[in-house]
Amino acid sequence: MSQKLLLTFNAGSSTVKIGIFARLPTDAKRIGKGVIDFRADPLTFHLVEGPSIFDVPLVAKTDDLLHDVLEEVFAWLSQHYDLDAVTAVGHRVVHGGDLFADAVLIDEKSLSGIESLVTLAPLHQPQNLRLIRAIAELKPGMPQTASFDTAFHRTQSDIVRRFAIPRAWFDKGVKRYGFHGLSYAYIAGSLKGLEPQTAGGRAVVAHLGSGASLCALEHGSSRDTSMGFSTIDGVPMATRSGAIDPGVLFHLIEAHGLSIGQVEELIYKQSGLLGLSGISADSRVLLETPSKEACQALDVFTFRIAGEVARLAASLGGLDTLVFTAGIGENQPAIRRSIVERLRFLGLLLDGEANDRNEAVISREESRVKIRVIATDEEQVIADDGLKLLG
Ligand SMILES: Nc1ncnc2c1ncn2[C@@H]1O[C@H](COP(=O)(O)OP(=O)(O)O)[C@@H](O)[C@H]1O
Ligand SMILES: CC(=O)OP(=O)(O)O
Ligand SMILES: [Mg+2]
Repeated sequence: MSQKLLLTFNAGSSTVKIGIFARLPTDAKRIGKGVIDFRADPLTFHLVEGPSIFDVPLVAKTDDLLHDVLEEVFAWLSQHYDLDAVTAVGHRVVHGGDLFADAVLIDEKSLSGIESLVTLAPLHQPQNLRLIRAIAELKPGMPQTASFDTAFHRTQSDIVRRFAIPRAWFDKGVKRYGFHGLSYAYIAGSLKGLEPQTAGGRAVVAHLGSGASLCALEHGSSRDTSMGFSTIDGVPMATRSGAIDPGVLFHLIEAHGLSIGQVEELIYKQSGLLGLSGISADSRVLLETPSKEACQALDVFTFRIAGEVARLAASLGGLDTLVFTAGIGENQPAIRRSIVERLRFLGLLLDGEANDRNEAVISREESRVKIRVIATDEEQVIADDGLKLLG
């Protein structure tokens, strides 16, 4: 009999990352991965098997039903894995609000809870729900679990979570939740493995992907983060503005006649690196484009990130470790360098060569703060949660 498998789905703003795990008696071991890239034209599935990457252009179109896209992806996956051996599917769900403090088994009740939070994460939550429903259609009766981005941040204090608006709104759920929690949970676990006594002490983790946020960890627990109520807050991202004076939004609506929908589109999809450069949302393209606008977009990005590291260091009362992770954090030395150089006043000293080689430690011996690069694995956290729930 072939070994039992567990599939994970991590739907981000521009990709769906699929993890294939062997379901062992005590843990889940990754055996493969794939990425559905919704930015590519034609829609593309990257299947990664060890060092090999297969780029598969899909017949399905970006706007087709996810059911059809998945059916095609499953057909490709089944050439490499025995999909009949899949016994559970785990999902990343971005918003758990105050409803979900931990991962859950998906049933009618948890599904309607997830649905009730759609307006809080319009770029992510609908896609998470579509995936859960598509799997239920394609694999009827398959146990599914949900792991929430927000859950990891529930260790934050009220001081950190409150906006300075009338108190009643906090009780109605208008508060800072924080996101990318599966990534931070994974990094906190890695730091515990690397430094068992302190787990990195007072650490700031910079998760820099298409969506980007930073998290302040104290011995592995979340104390503060840059993303608050929604996935717009904090630092600029690929297409999102990051924190913006709310007066700008009133002005766009009142003086320029933009509808709420148009403002939403502007802030979520036309801003960030894309809006600043007018060229691309992908930092790789901007680093290779010799134009003033591309350069300025990256400068705004690194300036705002460095500022957020300093704010989070203040939140922690000091800084022992800075961790870079996610697509940009793991792979782009030039961006890391630009951020760290802005933080020299806090005693951060970069080892330029280690940084250029994407090494695990990129600070100099005499740096007051240890600077690490750690590859995150949100899918492993989803798989571990799934195993815990399903036994
Ligand atoms: N191998 C790589 N080399 C350089 N940059 C990369 C690489 N992989 C990803 N990136 C950068 O990271 C971004 C995506 O990061 P990722 O963590 O995958 O984001 P998301 O999960 O939000 O889709 C890309 O837009 C690109 O700028
Ligand atoms: C919360 C969020 O922004 O997620 P992603 O980076 O995957 O888009
Ligand atoms: Mg992501």
